Amino acid sequence: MTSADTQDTQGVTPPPPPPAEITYTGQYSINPLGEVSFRKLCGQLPSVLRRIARMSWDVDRRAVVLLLVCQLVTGVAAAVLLAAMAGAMRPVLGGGSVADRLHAALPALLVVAGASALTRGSAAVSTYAERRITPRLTTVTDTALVEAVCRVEAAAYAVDGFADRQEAAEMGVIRTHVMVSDAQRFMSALVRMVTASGVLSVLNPLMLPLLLLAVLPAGVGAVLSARVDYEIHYANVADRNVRGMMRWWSTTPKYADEVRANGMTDYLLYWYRSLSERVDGRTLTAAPRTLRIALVSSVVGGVFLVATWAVLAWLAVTGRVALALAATAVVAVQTTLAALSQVIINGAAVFHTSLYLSDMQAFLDDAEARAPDRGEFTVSAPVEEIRLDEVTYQYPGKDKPAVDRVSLTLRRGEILAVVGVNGSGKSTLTRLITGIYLADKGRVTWNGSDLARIAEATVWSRTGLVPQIFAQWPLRVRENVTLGQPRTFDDGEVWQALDAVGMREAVEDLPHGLDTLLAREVFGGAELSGGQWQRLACSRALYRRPSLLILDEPTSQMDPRGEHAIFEEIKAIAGDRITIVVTHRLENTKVADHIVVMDQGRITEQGGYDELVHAGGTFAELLALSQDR
Ligand SMILES: Nc1ncnc2c1ncn2[C@@H]1O[C@H](COP(=O)(O)OP(=O)(O)OP(=O)(O)O)[C@@H](O)[C@H]1O
Repeated sequence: MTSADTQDTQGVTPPPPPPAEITYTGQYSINPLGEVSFRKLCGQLPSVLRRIARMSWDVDRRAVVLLLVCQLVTGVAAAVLLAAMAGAMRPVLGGGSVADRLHAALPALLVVAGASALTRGSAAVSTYAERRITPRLTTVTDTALVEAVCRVEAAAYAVDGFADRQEAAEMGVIRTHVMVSDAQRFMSALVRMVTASGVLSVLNPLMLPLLLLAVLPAGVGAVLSARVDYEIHYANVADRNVRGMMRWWSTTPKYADEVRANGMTDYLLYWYRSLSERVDGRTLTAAPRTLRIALVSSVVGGVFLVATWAVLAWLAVTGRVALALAATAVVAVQTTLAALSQVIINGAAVFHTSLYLSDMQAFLDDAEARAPDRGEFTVSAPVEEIRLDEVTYQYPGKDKPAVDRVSLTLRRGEILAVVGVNGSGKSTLTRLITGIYLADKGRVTWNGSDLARIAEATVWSRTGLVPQIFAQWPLRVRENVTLGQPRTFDDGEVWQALDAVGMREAVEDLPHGLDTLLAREVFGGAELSGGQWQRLACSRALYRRPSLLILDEPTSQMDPRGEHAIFEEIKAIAGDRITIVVTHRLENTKVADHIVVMDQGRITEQGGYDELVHAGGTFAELLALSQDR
């Protein structure tokens, strides 16, 4: 009896383990805020604004021009409003009857009303312009990120922290939703502030520095709070990344059976909650810090504001400024104060955005640096020979190579079978042959040209791959076969590929035949069985009529009829191409002209089926085990 059985009979089971602590280290785990001074970060504001303007300019020039005109109008309107206000105050606070005073102030009051209307109008037009820019900017940024990830060398995915930095970059995309409106509000508040404070300094030069002192603490506070928020965001990146993945795996209908029939729901929810609590825990530690920052900045700012009002009162009481000017100064102080607060709040938001944009840019730059740059050579058909000379490949962070000094020659018309225990390097070998990965050492050549110097797209236009884990694309049946690269204008070849894997009947039974959307989750969509999906994956590769056909465990989910049909087809079409079959079903290697057995990244045996059966090596041992049931 095992210890698990003992615990079970006594009704005692261990508690579920909490989610793993994710503490990745290395050059990418360093919070950039820890390295850069506060002043330097504030100094970045103009360049961030320039960058936002450039990005906006690229998506909608007219809207950007409209925004700039609105800023100008706002500034001029604010100055006119204050000047007219001063003009109106003189008669209002002067002598005569109320009617006479109002009458005298009327022209100036009309200008005040006009300037206010202009301010409101330009705010409305600004919002319109911003709403023209934001959706397109978000789409452009989002698409750039998706494209960058799709285009990197596949080897980048294995680099430590790549996915975490991608998650951090996603935040940059999210920030583009508010980026333009923050920048626009910041700019318009800045313009209003400059004009109002200009008027104020004309009225009395003492007022401005006092006012600045009143608002500056709030500014410092807002930027410090943004810094704390970013620190927390940074600390949570890895947990959020894993939580996002788990959310998808737990809720996608594809794994619903596994989750339910294995009683995983409670554990997954517990796991999800634990991870969320961990994220929340970090976020909550920030609350007292931000409270302290807010309290201190409010108290200091409040003291200076009281001083400002006191100075204004003193100036008016001692007759140093006329009452009319003092009244205008009250309005100017209010306007400047409101504009300054907006400058600070939106400046902090822009600053906050700049942190996420930097992450996004850093990721995009990194992805660009990792994009393939293999040269301009092309491969012409037919591919007569693929050669591997002492090829070695080691995954980042691994201490030994997955493929170790492998030499092999593949010729057109031949079928090669690759067998070996789990983790022996079979799939990695196929990735090296197709050029998905480039060899660390040694060379892979197609018709004598080194893969490292051939433009990858020309290679991949001649390959067809059925991977072990293949995608079940939420596309129509037709596109699931053609993968969006139709060979002809009609469906003749699509049906041919479906016939080859015995799928005609199943597709004809679908509600819309080739037009049926293969996504059960979508209204009107349909779902295939596991084996049918695998047949479809094989039909894709066959449809491409590739020079190199690679099938990695192509029939693991198929019934014997399907498996038989596929191997018959492989034999029938083998003459025109190089075919590689990776399989654990050793019986299937009978179709191969040549078999290689891999172990720990090396080829340990090779030859024909009969030769290997009688060689008494790993192949014979694995075959005997597969028959010993
Ligand atoms: N993306 C990856 N990142 C890091 N290591 C990897 C990656 N893919 C495979 N490996 C490692 O490389 C080695 C060879 O893996 P590979 O998938 O090539 O084996 P395989 O022979 O195809 O195994 P199987 O029969 O289980 O499919 C294994 O040790 C595996 O852990």
